[in-house]
Amino acid sequence: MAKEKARLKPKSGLSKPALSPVAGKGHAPKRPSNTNGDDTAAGRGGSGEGAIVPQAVSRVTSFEQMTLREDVLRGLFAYGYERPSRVQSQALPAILSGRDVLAQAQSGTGKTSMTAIAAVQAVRASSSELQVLILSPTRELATQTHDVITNIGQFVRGLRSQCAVGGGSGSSSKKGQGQSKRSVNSYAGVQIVSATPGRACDLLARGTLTVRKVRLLLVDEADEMMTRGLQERLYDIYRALDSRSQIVLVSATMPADVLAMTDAFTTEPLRILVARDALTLEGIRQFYVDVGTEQWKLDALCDLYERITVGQCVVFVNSRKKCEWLARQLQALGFGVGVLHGDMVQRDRDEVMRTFRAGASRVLIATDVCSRGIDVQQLSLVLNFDLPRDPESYLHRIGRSGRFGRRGMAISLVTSEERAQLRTLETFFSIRIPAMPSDTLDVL
Ligand SMILES: Nc1ncnc2c1ncn2[C@@H]1O[C@H](COP(=O)(O)OP(=O)(O)OP(=O)(O)O)[C@@H](O)[C@H]1O
Repeated sequence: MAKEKARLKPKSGLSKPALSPVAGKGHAPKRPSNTNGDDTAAGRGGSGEGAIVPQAVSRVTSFEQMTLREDVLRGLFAYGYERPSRVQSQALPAILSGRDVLAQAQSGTGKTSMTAIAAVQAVRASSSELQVLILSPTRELATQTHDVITNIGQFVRGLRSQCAVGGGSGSSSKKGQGQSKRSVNSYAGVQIVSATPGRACDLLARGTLTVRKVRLLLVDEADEMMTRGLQERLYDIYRALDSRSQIVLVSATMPADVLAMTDAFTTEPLRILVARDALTLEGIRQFYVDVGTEQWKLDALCDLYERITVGQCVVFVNSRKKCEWLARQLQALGFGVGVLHGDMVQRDRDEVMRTFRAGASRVLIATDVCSRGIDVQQLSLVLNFDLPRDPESYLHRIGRSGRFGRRGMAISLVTSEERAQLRTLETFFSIRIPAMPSDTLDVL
């Protein structure tokens, strides 16, 4: 297996990556991880099945027992983190020891925060080189991670962290380009960068960002980053790294095909995986409302909207067009809503997130740009106006509520035709999603 991988590895670090799990990093191939059970935590191969034999992973149950610096510990405690969550207690010691790690855990259990802790700890304040790169699939998540780093690193003297996300209505817009130029020199002396892959590649190509001294690459929402349009960019960044740099991949979902790909990025990683039927959180109650046909969804939503009295809510739709349409309908009916989708200019996206996080707006209509990683603690209700296209997205969407042990609720509006899709979700996660009882919202 190792031989075959070496043979398939592109010869030079500069050659184009193969879009398969065979590309090597820098000038050295990654050794395949041990998939016969060593180091593997509970699970049946992540969201996939079968491949991984369950085995216990040791846990360090207090931050003080980890090899964290005093200034990092102070930051953690000041930020309100008293003890590590389960995934933190399993994965963080390995990350701190310099080992590659693949960590899967339920949504809202502290994975992103763990990457922030690891990033702050990894920095040598005496060096002004870029040492840690964190990649996230959306600008909002990259920004959020940067904010957590700033908080946790508040006592680390000389720490310089920066967020690198595209601007304007897309990377090709004039506005976006203008913003890029303005920020050209702002990465000098920065030790941690939290970026989207597109922006990171752009900065690398311009020579604004140099990653040769990066010792730690943290990839949040790793499965998303290894699929769709992001995969190639991730490879490009990865291949620019020094071959000795440490790689950490985290996500709540890890489909089997993506799990197989992680071998190309990691060397004998500690793999912490969760079986599919253990991925949904008990604290998030899930229901569906049978609306019959699509045209009744709006009425059903208005009815729910009037009854939501506590907390905040995200309404997910499947397209940008539908997002705008739904917001217009609700606004015309006098309901105040925020809107978030990927076609909006960055300034508007920032403003929408800012007001939503501050609690100034209670209902957000969003596409899946908001489904992963976004952490708003008062968000207690997720509404699927459209059912998501894949089971992983369902899990990420509902995980916007019920953060870190809080209670949450997820309600899906389904037409008669969509009932089969709902059943597929139930089978996939081994759960039952019952019809919503009439008094449900009162308990939110
Ligand atoms: N050890 C801790 N103690 C207290 N709160 C924590 C701790 N770790 C994380 N949190 C908080 O829990 C919430 C969820 O954390 P985080 O966003 O890191 O979860 P996640 O697993 O990355 O979620 P997702 O799967 O949605 O990306 C955040 O508000 C975070 O500040």
